[in-house]
Amino acid sequence: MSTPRPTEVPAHLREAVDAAKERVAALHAELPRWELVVWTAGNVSERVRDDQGHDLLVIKPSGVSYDDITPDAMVVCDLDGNLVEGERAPSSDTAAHAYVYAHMPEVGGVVHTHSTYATAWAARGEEIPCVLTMMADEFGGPIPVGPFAIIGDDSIGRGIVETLRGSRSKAVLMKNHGPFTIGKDAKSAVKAAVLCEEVARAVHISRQLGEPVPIEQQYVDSLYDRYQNVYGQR
Ligand SMILES: O=C(CO)[C@@H](O)[C@@H](O)COP(=O)(O)O
Repeated sequence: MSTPRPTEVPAHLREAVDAAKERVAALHAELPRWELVVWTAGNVSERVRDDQGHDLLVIKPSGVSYDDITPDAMVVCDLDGNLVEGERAPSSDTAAHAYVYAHMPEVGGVVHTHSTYATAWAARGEEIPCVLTMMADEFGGPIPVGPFAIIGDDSIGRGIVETLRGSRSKAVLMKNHGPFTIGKDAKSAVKAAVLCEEVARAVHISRQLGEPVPIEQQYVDSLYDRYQNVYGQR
């Protein structure tokens, strides 16, 4: 069955889209709060879909200050990046977000930032080694590097998918660009972006005084399993 290409939000998805707009608008405030962005250099999206093949994403409008991002300012696109609802042009990274959703059905949220320490690792094209229990917990191993890709088509999205498909990592450092993170929803993708920057900073600082010590794979696996399946309130 071909995927319907809605020219407007289907009535039965109205409530879900409006709820996603509320969440995604609020989550954009987390980017400056955790010092992951300067100016407007970051974006968050969340997927809204049904069992009839409708598959949409809610994302911020391009270049709009985080102070001005409200639920009503959010835009809705289909997975070809076509604007379905909204007054303004969608984020310039919409094609990347859409490609990830189209090729990774388990992903419900995508975040992109230029957070300083993670971007510094991306500038070297170097993965962040798994030397902290927080990395094992959240990323299940090292944070990998994705290929250099120019914004404007689906090459960034393709690089994200090629790198993360089959990986436990929720973050990828796109070479010479910066981090993209994924999650089951937008909030978990924002969390991954926050923790990605935190471990990028900690490992950077550690390496200034010596060589960080990798964690044995058996412990990476057990830490990841605990954190993903036991940690917190179940
Ligand atoms: O890195 C870039 C542009 O090169 C974008 O991610 C960043 O400027 C955010 O753009 P948007 O405001 O989301 O269009």
